[in-house]
Amino acid sequence: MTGPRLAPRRAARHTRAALGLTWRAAPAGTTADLLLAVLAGVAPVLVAALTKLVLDGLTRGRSPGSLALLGVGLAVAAAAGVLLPHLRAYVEKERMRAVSRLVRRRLHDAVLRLVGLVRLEDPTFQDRLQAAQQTGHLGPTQLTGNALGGVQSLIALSGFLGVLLALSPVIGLLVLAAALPTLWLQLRLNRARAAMVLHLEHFQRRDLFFAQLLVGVPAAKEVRLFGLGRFLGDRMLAELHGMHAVEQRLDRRELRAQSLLGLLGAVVAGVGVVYTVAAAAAGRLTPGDVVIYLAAVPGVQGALGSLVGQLGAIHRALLLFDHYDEVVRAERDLPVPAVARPVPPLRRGIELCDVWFRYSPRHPWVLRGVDLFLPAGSTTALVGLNGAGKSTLVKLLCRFYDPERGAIRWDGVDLREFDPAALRERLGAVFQDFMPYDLTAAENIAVGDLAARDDPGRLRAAARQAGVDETLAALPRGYDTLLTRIFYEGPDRDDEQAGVVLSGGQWQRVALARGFLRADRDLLILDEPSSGLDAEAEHDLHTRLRDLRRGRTSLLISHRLNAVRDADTIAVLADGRVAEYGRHDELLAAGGGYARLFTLQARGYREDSPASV
Ligand SMILES: Nc1ncnc2c1ncn2[C@@H]1O[C@H](COP(=O)(O)OP(=O)(O)OP(=O)(O)O)[C@@H](O)[C@H]1O
Repeated sequence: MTGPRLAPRRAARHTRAALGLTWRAAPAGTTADLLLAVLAGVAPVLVAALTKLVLDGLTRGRSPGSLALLGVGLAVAAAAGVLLPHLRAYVEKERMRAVSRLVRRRLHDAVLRLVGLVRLEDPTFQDRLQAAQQTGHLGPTQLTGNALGGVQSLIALSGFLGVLLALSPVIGLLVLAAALPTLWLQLRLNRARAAMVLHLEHFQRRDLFFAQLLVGVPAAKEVRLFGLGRFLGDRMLAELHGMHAVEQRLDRRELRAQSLLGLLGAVVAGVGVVYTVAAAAAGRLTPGDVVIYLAAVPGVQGALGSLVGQLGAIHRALLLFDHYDEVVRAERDLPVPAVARPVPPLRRGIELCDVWFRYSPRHPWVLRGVDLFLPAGSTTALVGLNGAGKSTLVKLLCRFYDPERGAIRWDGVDLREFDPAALRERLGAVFQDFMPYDLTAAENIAVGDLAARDDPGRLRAAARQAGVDETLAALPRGYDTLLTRIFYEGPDRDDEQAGVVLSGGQWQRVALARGFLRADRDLLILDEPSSGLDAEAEHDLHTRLRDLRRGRTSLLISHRLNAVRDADTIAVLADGRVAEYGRHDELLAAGGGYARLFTLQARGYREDSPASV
């Protein structure tokens, strides 16, 4: 694994951005850390220098007063040397927390800027996003931490190197030269480590996926009933093995290289020791010189090693920062006009003109020239077989994607001319794959319109319309009951009643209540709103929806053709196009696909003929 390279200009940009982030997140902590780093760099050199002075003072008979002063200085410098790393570690952790909050917020803002779904469904982008989430804060923190550590090492290095060069320029230069291969190797290893992060991300995401299936509630029933435990566990372990194999290869490479370099350092140090002791024996050096020499060789090697490590870590931090940078700089996935047109209230209707769509060039066409008009103030029903593209059409209406060819027009204006957020403000929707949130019942309805969050009256009215008010009011804590058994809130840890699990149909009604909160919007989209409801509830719901839809623009999708028969118009989607269009009785009379499906379903309800669908 050779690893990615970072062009100098890009590295410089990342450095500025990462340092800027750190400064904005923790200005006081960063200043304090800089001061501490300088002190921490000076302390060991001071200890060595004072030790030499004390020793030489002792052998040369300096006054007890000045020796005592040197002793106090030595004690203070040594104490500082012990305390400063702990202080720095604390300041660094504080800074890391502040940076990670800021980075998380910026990543979150960047993801929210992706107004569509295209990029979120791209596995490569997901890998980057996960890597950015996990390591985004490490870039700035490590960069700053190592830069400050570098300052500390540089001060210590200059001090010790000055001493060494003064005593023996040859040994000084030898020690310095021995560090060069370490620097080169460290940079190579760092590149490989950074490449590994992205490489591992894919393994990690899949590992997490299998682990969650194994321990999570959503898949628990199927895992147990179908006996999937061993199968999923093996898949999870295979991912883990893959991940560990990659890590192990790099660790072994690192072990070989570090051992060789360690040996080289020891040989250089050994030569230095022999030389100094011989020189002292010959009277060319004092005992103090020997002591400072013995401190300086490991001091230089240690400081050089740290410096090299810090440079490497800075390099790695910059490479890691690349993931964060890519995500926060990601272009919008859908074009948003610089000056968007305001979205007017719908007067005439929404027109799909020759709409072609596929999820990506690698995917087949889903829609192949759909022409459809959704007149304002009336209900259009959309029916079709599984996979016909009904939900896809809904996603295009919400502008989660743009058509590849053709256009969707809102009172004649192409949806692409609007700000997607402004467009969505005018839409209400109940999705087929709605989201059950692990939040309270009230919050689960309020997500439909957060403005209603503090308005229990509106929430209850919506729940009443969806036929779920009584159920929610009867929960242990009424609307404040958590609709989950996975989380608890603070004091609820031991309360068995803290969270509840709703039935599928009850959840469906909660999702409907969200939709009812937005019932006053210009277009109401109902994608299979009654799936999961019992027959009585379904009948009741469709009666309510009929009343609600009256005079409003709505798009109703349902496989239960009895529920769509009274829509103002019905469009049948087949082979990526609108194959049939008209009122229920017109379509029945035409004797096409709709008539066939309706007859099949109707037969299913008659006792004398068994259902075939
Ligand atoms: N995010 C996606 N990426 C790639 N293909 C997708 C995606 N979503 C749906 N598809 C494909 O698009 C086609 C149409 O799916 P869609 O969900 O629109 O059908 P539908 O008519 O709503 O079906 P159903 O009645 O089963 O709900 C299917 O072949 C499906 O596999």
